[in-house]
Amino acid sequence: MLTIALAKGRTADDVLPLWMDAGLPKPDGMDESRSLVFHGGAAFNQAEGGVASNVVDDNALRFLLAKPADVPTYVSFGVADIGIVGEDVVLESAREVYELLDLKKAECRLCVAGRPEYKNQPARRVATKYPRLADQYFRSRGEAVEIIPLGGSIELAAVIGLADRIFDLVQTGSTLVANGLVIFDEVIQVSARLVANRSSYRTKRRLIDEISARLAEAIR
Ligand SMILES: Nc1ncnc2c1ncn2[C@@H]1O[C@H](COP(=O)(O)OP(=O)(O)OP(=O)(O)O)[C@@H](O)[C@H]1O
Ligand SMILES: O=P(O)(O)OC[C@H]1O[C@H](OP(=O)(O)OP(=O)(O)O)[C@H](O)[C@@H]1O
Repeated sequence: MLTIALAKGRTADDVLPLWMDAGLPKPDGMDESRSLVFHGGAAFNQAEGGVASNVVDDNALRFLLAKPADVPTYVSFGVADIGIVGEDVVLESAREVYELLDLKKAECRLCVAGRPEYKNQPARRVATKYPRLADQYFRSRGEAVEIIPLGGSIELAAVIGLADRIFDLVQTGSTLVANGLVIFDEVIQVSARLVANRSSYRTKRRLIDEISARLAEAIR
């Protein structure tokens, strides 16, 4: 059995079609259920000598539908062998996971933004869901700021003047535009990643490599 921690929400919505394109087994009944653990209908059967065949192997995959920020925790503790989660979450987490593949889905950018009139003012207060990354970013620039951790709707903090900077994801830019905000700097490109627990990657390497190879093929 291989256990996969899948970041629910945008990441799962964007990556599951790729997962299916790759010919990998879909988590049974995920659409209709409030359950959080799902089994894949079939997985690869690893033939002797390491050549994967398509022989059906019921329930060989188990999916855990997790909050994005918790996926690195499940993987690093080894209760999930692999995980699918945004690079933003991997970097913000202090958990140790082994990154295997850029899935090129749920693509966006982590940016510093704010009201245009603050662009040439020194940064003082920064609202974000990424306190660790924001702290690293401003420290690396020698800017002493107060980080204000928030749970979401980060743009609001800039609109109402709680912060003069936000450190948040931008995809289309429409949330910034709708709130009269502009990008000051682009920090990193973000996309969904396939990650693994290091010890699982040693003990279940053939199956994990097969999944990774199929996903890589489907991306092209
Ligand atoms: N606007 C966006 N466009 C594309 N991908 C995004 C966007 N916003 C977030 N993501 C990606 O999706 C992930 C978050 O998905 P989602 O927005 O469904 O969860 P969330 O609501 O932020 O999580 P939580 O429920 O923990 O608050 C992020 O980690 C990032 O990798
Ligand atoms: O550039 P855009 O295409 O407008 O996307 C960016 C928005 O998407 C994310 O928010 P999300 O919808 O996940 O809500 P949240 O702020 O509550 O996390 C992100 O935090 C931005 O607010």
